Amino acid sequence: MPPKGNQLRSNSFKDESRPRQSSASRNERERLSRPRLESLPVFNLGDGRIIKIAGLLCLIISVFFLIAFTSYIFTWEADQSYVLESNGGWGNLFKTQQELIDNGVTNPVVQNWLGKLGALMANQFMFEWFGLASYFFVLVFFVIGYRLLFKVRLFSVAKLLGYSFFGLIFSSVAIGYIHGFVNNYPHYFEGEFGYWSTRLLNAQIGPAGTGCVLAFAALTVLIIAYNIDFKLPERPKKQVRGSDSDIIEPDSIELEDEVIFEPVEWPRANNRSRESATPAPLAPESQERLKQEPSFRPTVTAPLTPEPVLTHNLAHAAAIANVAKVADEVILSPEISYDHNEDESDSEEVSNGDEIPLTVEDSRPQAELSIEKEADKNTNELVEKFGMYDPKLDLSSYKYPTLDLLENYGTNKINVDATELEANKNKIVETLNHYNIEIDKIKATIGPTVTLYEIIPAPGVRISKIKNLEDDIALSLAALGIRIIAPMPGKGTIGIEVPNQHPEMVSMRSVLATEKFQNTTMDLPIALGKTISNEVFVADLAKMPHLLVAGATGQGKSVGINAILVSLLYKRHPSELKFVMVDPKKVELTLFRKIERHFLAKLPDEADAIITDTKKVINTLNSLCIEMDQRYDLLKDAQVRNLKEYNGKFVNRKLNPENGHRFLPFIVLVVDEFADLMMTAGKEVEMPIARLAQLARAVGIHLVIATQRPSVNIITGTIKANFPARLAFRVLSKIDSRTILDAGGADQLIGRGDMLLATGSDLIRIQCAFVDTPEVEKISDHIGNQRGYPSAMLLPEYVGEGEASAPKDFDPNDRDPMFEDAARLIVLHQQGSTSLIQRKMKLGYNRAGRIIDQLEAAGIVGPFEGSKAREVLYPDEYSLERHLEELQKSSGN
Ligand SMILES: Nc1ncnc2c1ncn2[C@@H]1O[C@H](COP(=O)(O)OP(=O)(O)OP(=O)(O)O)[C@@H](O)[C@H]1O
Repeated sequence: MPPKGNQLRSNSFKDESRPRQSSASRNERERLSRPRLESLPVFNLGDGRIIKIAGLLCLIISVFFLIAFTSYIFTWEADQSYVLESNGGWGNLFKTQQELIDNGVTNPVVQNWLGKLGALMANQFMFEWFGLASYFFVLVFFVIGYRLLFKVRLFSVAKLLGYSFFGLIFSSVAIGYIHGFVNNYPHYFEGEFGYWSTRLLNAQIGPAGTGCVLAFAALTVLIIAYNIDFKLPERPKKQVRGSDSDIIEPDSIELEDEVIFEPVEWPRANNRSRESATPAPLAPESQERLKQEPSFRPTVTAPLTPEPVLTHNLAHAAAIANVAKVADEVILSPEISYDHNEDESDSEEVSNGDEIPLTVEDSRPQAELSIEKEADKNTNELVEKFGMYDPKLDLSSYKYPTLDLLENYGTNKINVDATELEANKNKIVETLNHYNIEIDKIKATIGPTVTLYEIIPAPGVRISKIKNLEDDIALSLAALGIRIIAPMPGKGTIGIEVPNQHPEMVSMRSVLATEKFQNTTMDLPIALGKTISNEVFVADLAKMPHLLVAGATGQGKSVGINAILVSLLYKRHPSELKFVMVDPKKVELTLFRKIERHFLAKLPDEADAIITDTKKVINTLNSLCIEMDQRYDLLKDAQVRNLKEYNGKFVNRKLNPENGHRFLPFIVLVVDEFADLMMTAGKEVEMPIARLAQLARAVGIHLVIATQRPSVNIITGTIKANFPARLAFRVLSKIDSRTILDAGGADQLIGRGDMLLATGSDLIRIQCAFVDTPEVEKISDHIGNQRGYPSAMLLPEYVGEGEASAPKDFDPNDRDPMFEDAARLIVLHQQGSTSLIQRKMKLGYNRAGRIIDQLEAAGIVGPFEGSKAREVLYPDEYSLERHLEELQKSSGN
């Protein structure tokens, strides 16, 4: 017999008696035998083609039967003489007309729509076998064919076969039984099978007995299939109240008892029924779907009813919770595990069962969807009419700074030669050997300023022993700035960072020119420099979300801040980003003065956008807190959680500017010398900074705070707790390093832009990108020389405690036309807020602000109270009207 398919590779073909061959010769033999195997026509059932052909065949058979059987009903009499067994039967299929006539066939031209084969086939099935019940074959072939061809399961095949078999026998016998009472219908109704079976049964148990047997069979199948209920006529029963005050129909309570008798086939259905508590009228389509599973009905009715879905009442919530609970239990129920052992019919029950909670899930969002659609319609119309809101449109001709404004320092090549590496390696190994520490392996990674030597110590060496040798290794290498990382996080090694003899300067240009920065999708990308493995390091300030920078004087802090600012200027449009700059040293950030009308934000009556005066810093910080609160109000009103979602909605014109909504740019507060502020203003500065650091992240306000003196009275616990991202340049003591990073290391840096970035648990050593003052100047000029906004972005007004007492001068003749209406509105709502005037009277922020100032001057509202609404000084409209009359009179005079 020729070998077939996979059998060739099976072990049975191995000749165990023969000595084992070497694997090489075995491979050779397999190689030689392979082409022969592949040339065999292997029909793999899993391939899918055979299945499709089989499916198609089944469908065709089904259609063939349908046409042949149906035709037979109309043509059986005409074809009778052709198909009769006595006239030749199936043997007539290939006979000529003459032969047929010779055989006694009176009508040799067959009338069946499917010709001779159709006539013979239909006669066989309907007359000789099962009569009209033969249509079950049509159904079976159709379902199987459909499933194989389209891979869609109409019914469970196993169930279908079972029920069809029963239907075939039962229908045939039942029709035969009826034939006993009604004589005038043809024999093909019940077929030979039905006819003889009935006669046999009648002879044994009489017609009444046969009727009982048939009734028993029918009811048995109905119970198996649908678990039908047998109920006596109901007595009127009282309604019972459920625990969650939902009305429970008595039926559902009875059902708890019923389920005990349910077949094991639907264990999950039983669970459901027991949990059911909130029946309600059933939606027609649901009824249709659930007809096959009457026992499920009480559970699913409540959530499927459309009405509670829309009203979202308590009962509905309880119903949903119930169903969710049931669904969970069903999934978790250990009872269902036996399903796997059964045929697919069970799994279908499972899937049917799952449909029910799914329907509930579907119905909930539907209600929301319709609301959304309504809102969407308006928005879509707006978007169609005006297009999406483009925040950049005001400065559409704005040109981003180009890379050629930056210098290319250094060679961008690393100057560490093999001898330096070898020498350092030998010194490390020698030093460690000197202290009896053996090394398995050593590996060097060369960075721009330092080279990392990673050591794998021999088994049994204590890590603390190596860590303690830090100074000794530094001494033997005769180098400053050695840092030992034991163990390296995420690696099973110990790292020793050794400064390079010729450190490479990392120019800002080389960092910004990389794909990593150019193609970044970060909101606020800051290119800090290069890591120890010479990779460009780009972080997202929006995710940090605030940055604390510390370092002793002259270690590269100002350059670092410039690098951060320059990165942001290269990536963001003036409409997307605003800086609030605080520079107590007065010289560090002055270069950015030129970009005031593009990128800076300031207090309304400030002349200079870069704040140098401590008093003004306090006002600015408090003003930022007000801006933050206002932004939160806007976010709340827009029902979004962060700035990105808010701006997304605004751009899609889902938020109405007339209701005070506006595009919100990111705001980055940069403080260059925080220690100075803390020394002069202390708590007054610390509190708003801490508030901003705690809350401002979601509304797009981020802080970059730098200090020379990282002592605990400057970087207090409150501040530290809210700045997870900290950047340390070289500091002078270990204590300072601990204050800023919560770990040592910053004291061992080598300065000149060598820094450690702590982001939560990670500590990354980075060589800061260098950007010199002339470059910053060029960038500022490039931006400043372009068309900008009329002024810097104006922050909300904040009046300090001392300044608040004196009311502003108010010219009664220069009142806003809406002044009186605004006064009435404020008194009616008893809420002195600018945003109320803005929203209700549909005014812009500035005009509303002016009106509120006028109201304050007219003594209608109290002074500004930070983020709180102003006090309203008139309790009712009557007293207000009298006051307004007086005002009018006095202005008339
Ligand atoms: N990333 C860098 N690469 C190379 N050299 C740098 C780098 N950063 C700083 N330097 C060098 O260090 C000097 C001092 O840097 P910088 O002015 O930023 O220090 P600082 O910490 O801001 O000092 P201060 O606090 O006194 O203002 C620079 O003039 C420059 O020569």
